[in-house]
Amino acid sequence: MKSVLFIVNPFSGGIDKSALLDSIESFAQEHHYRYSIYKTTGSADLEQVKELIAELNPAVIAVAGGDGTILTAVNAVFGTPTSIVIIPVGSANGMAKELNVPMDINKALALIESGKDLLIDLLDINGKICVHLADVGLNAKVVKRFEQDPNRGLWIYGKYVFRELFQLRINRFSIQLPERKIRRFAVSMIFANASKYGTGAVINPVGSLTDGKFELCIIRQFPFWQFFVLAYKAFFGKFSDSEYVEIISTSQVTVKASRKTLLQADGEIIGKVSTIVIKVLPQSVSFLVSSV
Ligand SMILES: Nc1ncnc2c1ncn2[C@@H]1O[C@H](COP(=O)(O)OP(=O)(O)OP(=O)(O)O)[C@@H](O)[C@H]1O
Repeated sequence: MKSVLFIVNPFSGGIDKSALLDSIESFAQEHHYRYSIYKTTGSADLEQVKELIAELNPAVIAVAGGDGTILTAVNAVFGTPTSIVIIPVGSANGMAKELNVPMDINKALALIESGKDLLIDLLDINGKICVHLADVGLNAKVVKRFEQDPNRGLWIYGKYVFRELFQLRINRFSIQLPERKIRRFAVSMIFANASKYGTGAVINPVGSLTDGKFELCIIRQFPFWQFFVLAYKAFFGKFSDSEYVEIISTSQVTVKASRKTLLQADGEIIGKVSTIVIKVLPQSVSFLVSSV
């Protein structure tokens, strides 16, 4: 009998999860799974999930939430053969979009049965795991405000992007790559394992979760109106054409900021840092997806 652990974040996406919980129960019973449903609380979730994994030894963990909840699941299964299925009920659903997971809950649930294994890379950022995207500057500040807001959803996120645009600050970064050292002034730097934010903005057109590399996307100071040009380019896969954007592929980097800067990874605030050490962890966790 297949064991499945369901992790449901009641808070993610600002959506009521009663219907989802009913669908999960029916699906699990229909397929005769040995299963458990864990509802996150926002505190000590990782420890609780690890305990449940030890008890249930699941073949699959199905994560109903956004990127923050996926990050908890990835931390819990790292180093084990357990696969992850995403049920996209977050606000932005960045990873779900990156992996082309169906937005329909029943179709996403069906991946537990029919999904194909895709082994993806992870990033180690200052000793913490990042699955999707991390950054400093503009978006990290937006993420902090979003975290503090009791409401969820893309509109709330957009509201804070607009506010932060008026408060862009330039930082000086010293960037040690394996072959060379460079210096850059930037208002934002993205450490991208993946290619796009959950909004659909493709900030790393060359991004791949399986290439053993990640990209540094460096965004120089830009005039306010250029934000709309950058957004347009991002939505049409032309972000790297902008004169304000530089993209560098690497498997490791050490970035030193002249002023402490807020760092976020997968929508969770890590804190204010002046040094960021990143290396890729190739083929580290398996997701069940529609096609590979
Ligand atoms: N029961 C809960 N009440 C309040 N917060 C919670 C609860 N469970 C988890 N959380 C918090 O939810 C956050 C993760 O949310 P998640 O990223 O999954 O959804 P989201 O932010 O709505 O979507 P996305 O990441 O796609 O934008 C974590 O910071 C976690 O602490």
